[in-house]
Parts: sequence; C-alpha cells; structure tokens
Amino acid sequence: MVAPPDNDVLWARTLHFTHNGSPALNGVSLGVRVGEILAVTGPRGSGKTTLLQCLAGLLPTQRGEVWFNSTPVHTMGPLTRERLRRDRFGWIDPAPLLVPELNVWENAALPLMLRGTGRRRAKATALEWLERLDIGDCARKRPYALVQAERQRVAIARALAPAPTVLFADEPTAPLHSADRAHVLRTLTTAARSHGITVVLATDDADTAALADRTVALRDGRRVHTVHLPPVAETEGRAACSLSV
Ligand SMILES: Nc1ncnc2c1ncn2[C@@H]1O[C@H](COP(=O)(O)OP(=O)(O)OP(=O)(O)O)[C@@H](O)[C@H]1O
Repeated sequence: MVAPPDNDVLWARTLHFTHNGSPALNGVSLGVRVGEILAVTGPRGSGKTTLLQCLAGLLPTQRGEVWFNSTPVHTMGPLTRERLRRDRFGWIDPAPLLVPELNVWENAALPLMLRGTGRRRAKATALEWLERLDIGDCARKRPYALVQAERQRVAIARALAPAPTVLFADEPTAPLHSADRAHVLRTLTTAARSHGITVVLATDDADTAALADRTVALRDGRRVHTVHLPPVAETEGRAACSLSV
C-alpha cells in the first residue's frame, strides 16, 4: 500500500463498486486537495452518489483504496468508519432527512452534540448557521411545518455547523427552486472557503459545477476527461454559434 500525496485530504485508487451485481464504479482514481471545492459531474446513473458514498466511508470499499489524510479508510471496520464520518465528515442528501421529533435548531445542532459539544454552545452555533441560510425564523418549528426547500436549508446548516473537514454534498440544491439555488450554493461555497472546509459536490447541473474549483466527470462508472474551452469574445461566440447552426 502506498500512502497518498500529502496535500490530498482524500485519495481514491482504482475504486470498483457493484450494487447487487450491477456495476456502479469501474476503476475510479482521484485526489481531493485540502480546502478545494471539487465537483463530480456526470449524467444520471454515472456513479456520482456511489463515489461520494465510498469516499465518505458510507459504503465499504469492495476493490481499490480510499485514504483520508494518509489513513486507509478501505481497511477500516464499520465502527471506525462511523466514527470518522461523525467526527470529520458532513453529508448533504438530495432530499432532506430531518428528525421529525426535533425542532429546527435541535436538528441543526444534533451533529455538534453527537461530537460532544454542550447544548448551549451547539444551539448558538446552529442558530448562526440557520440565520446565514435565511431560516433563522423557523428555529422553533418542527420539520413537518416547513416546505421541502426550507427543510433542505436546515439540512445544509446541520452539515456546515460542525465545520467538518470534508463536506460531501450529493445534489444539495435538488429540492430548491432555481431562484433559491444560486443563493444557497453561494452560501455553502462561501462558508466552506472561509472555514477551510473541503467540499465534494455531486451534480449534473453545469451552473452548480461552475462554482467549484475543479471538476471530475464520470460516465458509466469511469472517469472521463472534459475539454475546457478558453473563454471567447462575445462576437466570436456568436460566430461559432451561427456556424454550428
Ligand atoms: N442500491 C442500489 N441497488 C442497485 N443498483 C444501484 C443502487 N444504487 C445505485 N445503483 C446503480 O448504480 C449505478 C450508479 O448509480 P449512482 O446513484 O451512483 O449514480 P448517480 O450518477 O449518482 O445517479 P443519480 O444522479 O441518478 O443519483 C446506476 O446504474 C444505478 O442504477
């Protein structure tokens, strides 16, 4: 086993993953640098969610290696992976999963309290994040009283509140209206940059990927190389458009 480069917080080598016989990842290798926002793009079914779940230790590695800060994740047992996720990682699902019995601030404060932060401090931090995501007014409501887009903001606040080392965001703005999307994404990326949080973001939306520092594209469980065209002057762009038409 060769340890990953020092400036990579996460590193995967030739990852393969099969869901009940159906292949999802087919030899994916990648490194995620400390503090970067990395977009994982690709069409539906290309393996984005599976890749994030393997990197986050949610799925056990079947073949290949995953390293976090020079520690092998692929050799960890379920309990060690669970502790790693609790203490170092944050996760945002495409649909918000909140605890129905807890109110909004309690939901947002939950990961902090699970890490051992006292209730008062956890509440104050959760409230700050809820304010940043424009959902502070709902702090005492229960999840059922919120619309889906508000619940997703709570889920994002909950993921950011403990300032995880790595935040995995799987289509985090999927339930939001396009008007809300840009604001929530900008809040997420600004917060990540100011707190030095590394973000791995799965998306099939080009506008969302454009906010990342770097993009890794998947197709049928493999990495594919994308060509980045240099920006062209508006007139040249128009000429190219009309030519292609
Ligand atoms: N629990 C599962 N059981 C069986 N097959 C699965 C399961 N999860 C994913 N797959 C299959 O694995 C492949 C990769 O799925 P994955 O969800 O990782 O891709 P994705 O790019 O995130 O797609 P989407 O954008 O639809 O979530 C697909 O063919 C999918 O049908």
